[in-house]
Amino acid sequence: MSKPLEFDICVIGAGAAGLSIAAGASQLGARTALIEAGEMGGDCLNVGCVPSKALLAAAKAAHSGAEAAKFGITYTKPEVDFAGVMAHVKDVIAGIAPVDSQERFEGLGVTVIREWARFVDKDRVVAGEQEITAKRFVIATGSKPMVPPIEGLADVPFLTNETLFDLQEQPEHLIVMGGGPIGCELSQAFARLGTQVSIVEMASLLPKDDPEAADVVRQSLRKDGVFLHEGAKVTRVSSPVESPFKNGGVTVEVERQDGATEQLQGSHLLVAAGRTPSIQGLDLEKAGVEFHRAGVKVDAGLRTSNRKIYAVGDVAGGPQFTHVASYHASLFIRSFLFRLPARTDYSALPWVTYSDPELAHVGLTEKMADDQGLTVQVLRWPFAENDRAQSERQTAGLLKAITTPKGRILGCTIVGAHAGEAIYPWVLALHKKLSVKDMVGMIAPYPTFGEVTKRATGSYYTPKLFSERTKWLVRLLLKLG
Ligand SMILES: Cc1cc2nc3c(=O)[nH]c(=O)nc-3n(C[C@H](O)[C@H](O)[C@H](O)COP(=O)(O)OP(=O)(O)OC[C@H]3O[C@@H](n4cnc5c(N)ncnc54)[C@H](O)[C@@H]3O)c2cc1C
Ligand SMILES: NC(=O)c1ccc[n+]([C@@H]2O[C@H](COP(=O)([O-])OP(=O)(O)OC[C@H]3O[C@@H](n4cnc5c(N)ncnc54)[C@H](O)[C@@H]3O)[C@@H](O)[C@H]2O)c1
Repeated sequence: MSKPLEFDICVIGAGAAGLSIAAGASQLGARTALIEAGEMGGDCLNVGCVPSKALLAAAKAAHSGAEAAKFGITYTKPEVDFAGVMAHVKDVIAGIAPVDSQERFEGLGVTVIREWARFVDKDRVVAGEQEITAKRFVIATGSKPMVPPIEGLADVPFLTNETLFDLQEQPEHLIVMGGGPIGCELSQAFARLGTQVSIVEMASLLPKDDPEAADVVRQSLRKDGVFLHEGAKVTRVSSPVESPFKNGGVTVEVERQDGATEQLQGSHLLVAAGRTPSIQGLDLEKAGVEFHRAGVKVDAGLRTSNRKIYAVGDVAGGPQFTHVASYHASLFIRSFLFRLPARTDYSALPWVTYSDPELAHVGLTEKMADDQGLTVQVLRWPFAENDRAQSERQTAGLLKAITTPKGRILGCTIVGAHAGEAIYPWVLALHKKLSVKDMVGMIAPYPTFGEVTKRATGSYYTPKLFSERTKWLVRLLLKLG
């Protein structure tokens, strides 16, 4: 073992969370080490957000011919060169990779160590043959696909987000276990590229989102030809004796909520059934760091049970998004480098599922408000009443905002074209604790999809504005001349 290296901050994991901390800390003059056992950039760049959105973009291109028919334009059926699509996905990753690269971080003054890290005691980490001490350690080791203990699953080949983007041959029939954001996004992408897709979801599609909004995504997936098995759980998986698929395929046994069972035959199985924290092999016990099934236990300041060690990003067991990883990084910098108070607050945390149409959310849903016993008002505006949506033939969707009776904004869900962009003013509204009256007076450019915000907030005042009382007042004023 070589002489220990000493740092102010030692970050384990070079994903979205670890990279943001290392970049910020080194530029602020802290001696920073960054340890990464796998690819620089972690899940988001290599097997998560970036490849999934690149695949969705290719799928959108494949689908554009079908969409064009609405405008009186006919394309011949698209030919999908699957290897070409996957080369595009890899090319997008390669285009972004330099920003997350070892060279860039070394250029920023970070000591990058490409080894597996583990704790040896409360103050020391070993990475390969190198011992490291630091004023603070940050666990930013992310998460991995959760593979449920389902009979037969370990004995058949299956895909996860870690292997899917390496496919070179297009699956004939992809069975997707899990109808969360990963399941929905990837199912739509493969369906539009010409694969037959079946989703098996034991609850309902996108169960964390507003059901009315999730239903718009459900209808769109159905239109794309995706077979949906909701309220159906995968209970057994096996290799079929005989199969119509050239790779041998897979048999998936499904149990419905009423107890009925069914067998599905597919060429490939994608497991998208949730995530598990990457804590194996870190020897957290030796560092006195407590953890549970969801991840490393942290307080509101992201400190673990060892006050010198923080946990950030997916491994911290909270919401699992790249923007949360960056938010955690900023809180760590604030807390350790500036000694300022830093507490996680997810009340204005947005998320977007990049299906077509997109589903974007921030704050409370109607159900969350109901569960909290809050009396709320629901403001809604359908995309069908938006002129831009009509012109572009993208009328599926709605905006649904949740306010207090006095108009304070508590949450918003938008499902529809460009919902991920249209949610921005609502994120600001939640962040700044705004009311409907703060938003309603703004002039919205016409015709934009974003006008749904203006119309929904306007609807809060409609009953008062066109009431008998207001009419009486207007008549009175008119009499004055
Ligand atoms: C298919 C998919 C699509 C997604 N799409 C989106 C999206 O559109 N938008 C969004 O906001 N989020 C999305 N996410 C979630 C997002 O990818 C994660 O929230 C984010 O990557 C978490 O970042 P992280 O830094 O916490 O962890 P990771 O990115 O997982 O990075 C952790 C790193 O730590 C390394 N590591 C682990 N253990 C050790 C060790 N002992 N020693 C050294 N290194 C170690 C790993 O190799 C890894 O590189 C998606 C996820 C998936 C799977
Ligand atoms: N656009 C985005 O921001 C985006 C995209 C993809 C992933 N992510 C992140 O990654 C996380 C993980 O995504 P995910 O979709 O894997 O997880 P998830 O936990 O959101 O969804 C998994 C789904 O699998 C179902 N399931 C589990 N076991 C099952 C079984 N045996 N049979 C049938 N269904 C089963 C669950 O009911 C659940 O709905 C997300 O929560 C999100 O934080 C974000």
